[in-house]
Amino acid sequence: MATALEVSLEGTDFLEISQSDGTVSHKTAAKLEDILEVEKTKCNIELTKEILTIHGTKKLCRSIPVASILSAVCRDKSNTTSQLTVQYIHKTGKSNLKISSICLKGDTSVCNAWETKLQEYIKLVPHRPQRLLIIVNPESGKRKGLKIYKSQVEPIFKLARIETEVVVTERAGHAEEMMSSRDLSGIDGLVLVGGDGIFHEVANGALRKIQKDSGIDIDNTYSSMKPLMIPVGMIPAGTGNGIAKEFFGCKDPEVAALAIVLGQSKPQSTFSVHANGKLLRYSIILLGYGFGADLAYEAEERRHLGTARYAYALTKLLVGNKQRCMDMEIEYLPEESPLVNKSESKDRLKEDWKKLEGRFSGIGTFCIWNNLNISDPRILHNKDKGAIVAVTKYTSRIQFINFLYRVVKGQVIELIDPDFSYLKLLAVHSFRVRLKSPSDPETKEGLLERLLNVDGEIHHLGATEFEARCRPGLVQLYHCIPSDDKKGAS
Ligand SMILES: Nc1ncnc2c1ncn2[C@@H]1O[C@H](COP(=O)(O)OP(=O)(O)OP(=O)(O)O)[C@@H](O)[C@H]1O
Repeated sequence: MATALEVSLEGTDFLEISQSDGTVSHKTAAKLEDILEVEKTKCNIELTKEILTIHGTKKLCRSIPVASILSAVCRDKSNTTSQLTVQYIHKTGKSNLKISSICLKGDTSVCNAWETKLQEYIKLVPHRPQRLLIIVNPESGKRKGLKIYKSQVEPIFKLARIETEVVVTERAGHAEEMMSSRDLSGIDGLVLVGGDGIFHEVANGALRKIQKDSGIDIDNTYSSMKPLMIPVGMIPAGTGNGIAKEFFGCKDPEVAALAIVLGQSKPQSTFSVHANGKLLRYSIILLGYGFGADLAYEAEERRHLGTARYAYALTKLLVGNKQRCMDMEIEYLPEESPLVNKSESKDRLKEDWKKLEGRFSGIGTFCIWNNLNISDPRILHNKDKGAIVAVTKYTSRIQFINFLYRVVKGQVIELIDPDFSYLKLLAVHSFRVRLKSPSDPETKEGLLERLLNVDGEIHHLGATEFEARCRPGLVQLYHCIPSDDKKGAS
C-alpha cells in the first residue's frame, strides 16, 4: 500500500545556463516529491514545472515532459486511496502521435494534491491553447466533418480541458463572412474541420479583417501586411487534405487534435494575389494559371461528379484536348533577393526582377510541399520565406502525365533529368504574369485566359495579367513536433 506522505514542496537547486554570456547561474525551482505506487511497486515520483519523473525499476523509470501531458485525473477515489491517471502524448514513428498513460496509486489527499499541481503546471506550458474557436464544414469530403469532430476530436480537447466554441457552417462563404467581422481576442487558436477550401476561406476572411483594422491598403502590392496572430489547425475531413498532410504528416484527425493540444506551430508562406489594382485573394496552398486554371474550371463544371470530377477534368484535358499554350511575359523577384519593404523604391527593386518570355502551357505555385519532392535543395533556401513557381512549356502528353503523376505521388523531381527539360522551377518572393496577345473575352479561350485557380477554387481575374507577392509568415499552422525531439517521454 502507498504511504500517506504529506505532499512536499521543496526548494531545489537547478543549473541554468545563461544564453547571452554563457555563464552558469543557479535558480531555485519548486519540486513536488512523493512516494506513490506504479504497477504495485513503490516509486519515488518527482514533479517540476517542466518534467514528471518516475524513479523505480528499469521498466517503470520514465521522464514525461509536462508539455506533453494531456490530462491528469483522480479516479477510483475512496476515503483512503485513489488512482491518479496521467495521460501523455508521445511520438511513434515519423509523424504519428499516440496517447499513453500511467497510473499512480496513493493516499487520496496526496493524489488530489498531485492532480491540482499537474493541472496548474499544464496551464503554464507556453503556446498550449486554452480557448479554441472551432469551425466545422459539414459538407466537406464525405460529409463526415461533424461526426469526425464529435467522435475523434472533441474528446481529446475535453481531456485537455480546452474551452471550445463550435460553429458549423451553413453555406459556402459562411466561414469567410464570419471571419471578416469576428473579434479573435481571447482565442488562442482556430481549428478548422474540413478540407483545404475551408482553410482558404477562413484565412481570407481573417487576413482581410486584420489589414482593415490596421488601416493597411491591401490593394497595394508594396504594403507590408500584418499576420494572423493566432495559429490555425486543420482537422482533416475534406477530399484532398493537402494542408493536414503537410503539417501533421498524415490525414488522421486524432493526430491533428493531439498536435493542436501540444500547441507547436510554424509559419506558412502566403501569396497576396493582385489583379486590376485590387487584392484578388490570399493564396496559401497553390495558384494555377493556364493548365492549373483549366483543370479547376473543367472540374467545377462537373461538380455533381463529386471527387471523381478531378479525374474527369484531367482526362478531358490530357486526352481530349490539344495542350493549350499561351504567349506569356513572366517577371519574378528571386527568393534570394532582399525582401521588399515599404522603404524601398519601385525603381531600386526593378534591378532585382528577372524576366522570362515564351509560349507556356501554365504557371503555378507550390506553397504546400508534401506533394512535391524536389531533389535539389538549392531551389528554395528557406521554405518559410518563399515559394516555388513552376513554369511549363509545351510538352508531349506522356511527359506531362509523368510529371503530374510524380507531383501527386510526392516523388523526386530531378531537374537535370532531360524528361523535365520543359519545366522551369523558380524560387520566388513575387512574380507577375502578362499575356502578350489575349483572346476575345467572349470566346472560351478568352474566358480561360482570365481565370485563376486559387487554392483549388476558380476566380475571375477580369484581366489577362496579375501579380502575386509572397508574404512569409502571414499565417501559422499547428504542426507535429519534430521527430528528433529529445524531450519526448522516455
Ligand atoms: N455548409 C456548407 N454547405 C455547402 N458548402 C460549404 C459549406 N461550408 C463550406 N462550404 C464550401 O465547401 C467548399 C469545400 O470545402 P472543403 O475544402 O472543406 O472540402 P473538400 O473540397 O471536400 O476538401 P479539399 O479542399 O481538401 O479537397 C468550400 O469552398 C466552402 O466554400
